[in-house]
Amino acid sequence: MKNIAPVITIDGPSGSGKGTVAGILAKRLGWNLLDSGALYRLLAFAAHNHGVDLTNEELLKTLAAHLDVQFIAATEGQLQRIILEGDEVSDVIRTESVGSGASQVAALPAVREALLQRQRAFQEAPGLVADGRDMGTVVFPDAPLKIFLTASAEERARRRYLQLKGKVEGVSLSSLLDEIRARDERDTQRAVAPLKPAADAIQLDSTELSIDQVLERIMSEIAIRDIAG
Ligand SMILES: Nc1ncnc2c1ncn2[C@@H]1O[C@H](COP(=O)(O)OP(=O)(O)OP(=O)(O)O)[C@@H](O)[C@H]1O
Ligand SMILES: Nc1ccn([C@H]2C[C@H](O)[C@@H](COP(=O)(O)O)O2)c(=O)n1
Repeated sequence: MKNIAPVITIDGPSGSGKGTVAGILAKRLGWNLLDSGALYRLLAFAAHNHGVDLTNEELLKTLAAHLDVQFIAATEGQLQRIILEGDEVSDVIRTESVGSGASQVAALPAVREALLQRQRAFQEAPGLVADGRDMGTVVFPDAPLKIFLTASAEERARRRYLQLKGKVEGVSLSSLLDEIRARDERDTQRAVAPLKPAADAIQLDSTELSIDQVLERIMSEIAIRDIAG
């Protein structure tokens, strides 16, 4: 039987606010949440732990197919938790170095193929909010609402700086801007499933918008399409 649970996709570059907006939206609608970037981060992190080189496509493909991961849904007062091979890794996979490793493994076609069905399995009733780079173009091409969320690289680096300042030692705005630009370059220029808006995506530039304003815009698109009951 065809899976008819509706999907809202939110794609965009690092730091544009996808994860924040997707999490709030999923909670507000009572829908499931797919943080697809976390899967690539988990793979890079697991590869590091198992001594697998980030260019070894064959081994990474096998690791991706057998990733022992559990997503524990957010509850009132607690964010979503991610468990890898029995250990909580929700915070450690968020560093920029794991993000950079994720961006490298994500460029390998066999890895993307191995993670495809795992991502599609999140499409369950009553609905799914999915964030990433290729949610609207490759993973859920039939989604009734696709958002492509952007912001200037400077604003995204500023947000990341505010997020990490006081938590991570030695964090600097200029190195974050360099890292964001390098990741943008790799994510948009790769041959397979590059970061780009789907032809039918609504493009939202959040440089001058608050999180609430972004949510308001998306809620009005949901209402126009009448997709959330
Ligand atoms: N519109 C906004 N205005 C100000 N700050 C924002 C806005 N959207 C998100 N932020 C903040 O920017 C930081 C990065 O947001 P978030 O992690 O959601 O980005 P992302 O696109 O999911 O990044 P990544 O792809 O690297 O996971 C967070 O601290 C978040 O609170
Ligand atoms: N659908 C996706 C999601 C993520 N990636 C890659 C590219 C990113 O640089 C990296 C980490 O993602 P983040 O957690 O920062 O959203 O993973 C991808 O290629 N496709």
